[in-house]
Amino acid sequence: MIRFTNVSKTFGTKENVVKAVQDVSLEVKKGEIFGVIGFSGAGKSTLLRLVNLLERPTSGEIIVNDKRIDALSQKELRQLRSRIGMIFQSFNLFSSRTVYGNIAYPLKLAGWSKAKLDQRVKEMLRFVGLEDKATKYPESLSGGQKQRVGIARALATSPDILICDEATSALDPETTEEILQLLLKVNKEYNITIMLITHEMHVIKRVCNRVAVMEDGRVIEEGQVFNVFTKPQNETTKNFIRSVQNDQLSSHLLEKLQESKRGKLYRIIYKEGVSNQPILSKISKKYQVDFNILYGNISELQERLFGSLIVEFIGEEVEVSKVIKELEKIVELKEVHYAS
Ligand SMILES: Nc1ncnc2c1ncn2[C@@H]1O[C@H](COP(=O)(O)OP(=O)(O)OP(=O)(O)O)[C@@H](O)[C@H]1O
Repeated sequence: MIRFTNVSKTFGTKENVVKAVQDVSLEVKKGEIFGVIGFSGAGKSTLLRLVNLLERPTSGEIIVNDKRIDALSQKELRQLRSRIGMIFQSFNLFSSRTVYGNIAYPLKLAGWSKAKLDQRVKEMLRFVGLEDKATKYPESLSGGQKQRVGIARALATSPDILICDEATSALDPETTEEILQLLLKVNKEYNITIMLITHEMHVIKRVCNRVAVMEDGRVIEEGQVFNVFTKPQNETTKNFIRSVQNDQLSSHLLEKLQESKRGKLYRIIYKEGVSNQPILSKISKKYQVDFNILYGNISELQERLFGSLIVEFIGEEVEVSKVIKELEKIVELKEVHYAS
């Protein structure tokens, strides 16, 4: 659906070159929600803007809907752009037009008849839950409502692809969740392929099927969200994941546990399919070892359970070693050290 092959984009002059995107190859498949995450300046916006040729690549090839886009004529490019909806962090609504007028705008440009246009705008208003706001102007709407209008406008011409430039970054957590749910609905009900960029890992975790991590213009890691979360390869990726897991014990608690000298600490990382089994209580009955659960974070990711526990193992060293051997057969185990 969207394929980048060795794509680079540089800005600036010979003396002052900015390599915004460097040798990126990736594919966004039809029907998926693909996320690109990276810190500010990583090149995400530039990458996204290459999809609809708001930026032209310096080198490499970009295929969208089976067509090499930089070779398109102006007319073909206009047609292609009508197949790609775009939403923005700052909404980019026309302040002088009503909600209805904003959504109708791309349909007017495309020459829709008044009756067909009216029907489509009303359908879009219903889809995003803003039927009662048709005559309002953007200034009277909340951030979440403005983004709903942005989504309705982007979808009005029935595109195949929706590209989202930090669409939830200006919103509070609750409104972010509402907009993410709406994006899931867009993907499911209209079967629209979504490519989004964000600097927030919880956005990736909540809606994406696959993710690419960008740094200094390059894709440094890419894969199924579940795999990237459970086996991150790169330090930057690990940092992003930590930002949503928040699974470190405080140094104060570590000190207290060290003082008590009761046992050893382990992080138990659940593998797929074992999280709902009473592993610890079964093992505790079999061996003379007690478990003190200090932290637990098991959540759902792409319909699979994922997460970890931090557990203090209390018992004789011989028994604890037996427990470790047995546990290692079913979960991943990492010792947590007291000194931080
Ligand atoms: N039109 C431009 N002219 C010159 N440099 C640019 C231009 N657009 C982007 N850049 C530079 O390219 C690099 C990548 O920018 P880009 O906006 O793609 O990153 P980003 O990951 O989206 O960051 P942010 O989230 O802060 O927008 C940055 O160094 C930026 O300053």
